[in-house]
Amino acid sequence: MFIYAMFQQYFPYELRGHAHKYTQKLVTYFYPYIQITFHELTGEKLKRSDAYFAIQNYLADHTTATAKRLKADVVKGSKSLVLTMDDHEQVMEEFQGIKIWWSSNKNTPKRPSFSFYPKTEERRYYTLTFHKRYRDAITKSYIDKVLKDGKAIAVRNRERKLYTNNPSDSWYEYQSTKWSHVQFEHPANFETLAMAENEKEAIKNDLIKFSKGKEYYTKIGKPWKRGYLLYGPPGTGKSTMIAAMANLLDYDIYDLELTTVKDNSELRKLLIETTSKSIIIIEDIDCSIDLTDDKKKDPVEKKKDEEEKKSKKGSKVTLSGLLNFIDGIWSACGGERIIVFTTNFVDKLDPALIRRGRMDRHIEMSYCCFEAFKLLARNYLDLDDHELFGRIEGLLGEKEITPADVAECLMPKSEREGVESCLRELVKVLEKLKKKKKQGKKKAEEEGEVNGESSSESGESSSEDDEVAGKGRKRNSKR
Ligand SMILES: Nc1ncnc2c1ncn2[C@@H]1O[C@H](COP(=O)(O)OP(=O)(O)OP(=O)(O)O)[C@@H](O)[C@H]1O
Ligand SMILES: [Mg+2]
Repeated sequence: MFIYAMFQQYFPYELRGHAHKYTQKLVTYFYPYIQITFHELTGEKLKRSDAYFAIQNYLADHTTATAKRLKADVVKGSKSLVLTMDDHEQVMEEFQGIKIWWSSNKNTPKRPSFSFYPKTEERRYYTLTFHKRYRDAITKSYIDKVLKDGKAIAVRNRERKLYTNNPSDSWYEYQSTKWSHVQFEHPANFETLAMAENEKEAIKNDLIKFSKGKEYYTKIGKPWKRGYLLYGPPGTGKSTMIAAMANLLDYDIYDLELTTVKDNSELRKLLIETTSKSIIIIEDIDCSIDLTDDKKKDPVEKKKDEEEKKSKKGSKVTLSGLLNFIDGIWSACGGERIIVFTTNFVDKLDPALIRRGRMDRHIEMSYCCFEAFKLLARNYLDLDDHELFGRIEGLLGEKEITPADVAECLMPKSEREGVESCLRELVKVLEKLKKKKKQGKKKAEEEGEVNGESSSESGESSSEDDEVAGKGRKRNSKR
């Protein structure tokens, strides 16, 4: 190593080219060490190497304690400042008792060349040096470990993103313009999500099992992905649950707006551009596009639909296209992906779309039970018990109110508003709902007597109910 360094330092540059070939042979003959270099830019198009990036993260994590000269950098996509070894710095580490040296180097071309991007002229690379006796251990295990750990560190440090798809008119062939993103910073988590505790635990365990299940999925020969269907009335926490899932697993979110996707092939292109460790969501799937199976439609209706689609510029994504998106051969690329559909009307969905295996888990997000109320009270008011709790428990059993509406009551409207007045507000709303329900029932019974049927069993709330439980308006508009 010493001879090589001497050669680099003292031999005249002009003669180095000729002499290099022979001295290299000589040096390697006596030199008992092996060197492997990992360049930052590789290939003809000089793409940034994944291996270099992984090594950079690995070294930033493992060697900053020993390196004497460090470089602080804001790495694109990373949420914090990254400290790495400075140029021409060397560190040593041990792997299974083997000494390994890592050095960080850069080449700057001597002859000036014209370029619009002067920075790209600097070529950085890491050199890994070890004794040739350990060739197998290093090439077969150590490098794998470094790359794997480096990638895991990158995932841990990365800034999480919330993506949404762009209309295809703005896609460019040579750029990733299919999705645009912002930083994902939703505060939702499972601790603050109000729902039955055992159900919540089951979902959490399911998600964690999935995220650790790489070997299992390989063993059973299934692509590493899982589908969740979240259904329930508006304001029951479906979107909040998705954010909590992403925060629990540290995944990115791809919010797919189906109405802007022109056809099945565009859908496939979008899918290919998603990365692993992500949740792909399609909200309100029943309203997004017409997803009824074409084969089931009668010919007249089918023709009418086709003409409508031709005349409008709307989405031509079909049910079979979407099924392909979820579990076609392309869906396996990337792996470690969760697909979530949300809907307010689960009955409107084609059974093929939500059968087990596609949507592996169906989760009903329901009205607020007493257990969920207690969690909201703890979150919003720091309250574990109160004399009004008994009354609220009774009223919650009788009337359906969404967690969103309960949460709204529990949020103090002014600084002077205390715990008691928030709870009283909730009691008032619940009692009002109870009264309206009674009136609605009576009215329905009277109408039923006239029409010979009863509509009170439909479970729909009256329009006045909706006014109290403010989300009702949205429920109607979503149909
Ligand atoms: N289960 C819940 N736990 C805690 N907060 C909730 C819950 N459900 C609703 N909320 C509160 O209500 C607001 C609205 O909820 P969210 O948007 O998740 O409902 P949704 O089911 O997605 O409704 P929609 O069907 O209209 O999309 C949230 O911001 C959250 O503060
Ligand atoms: Mg929602």
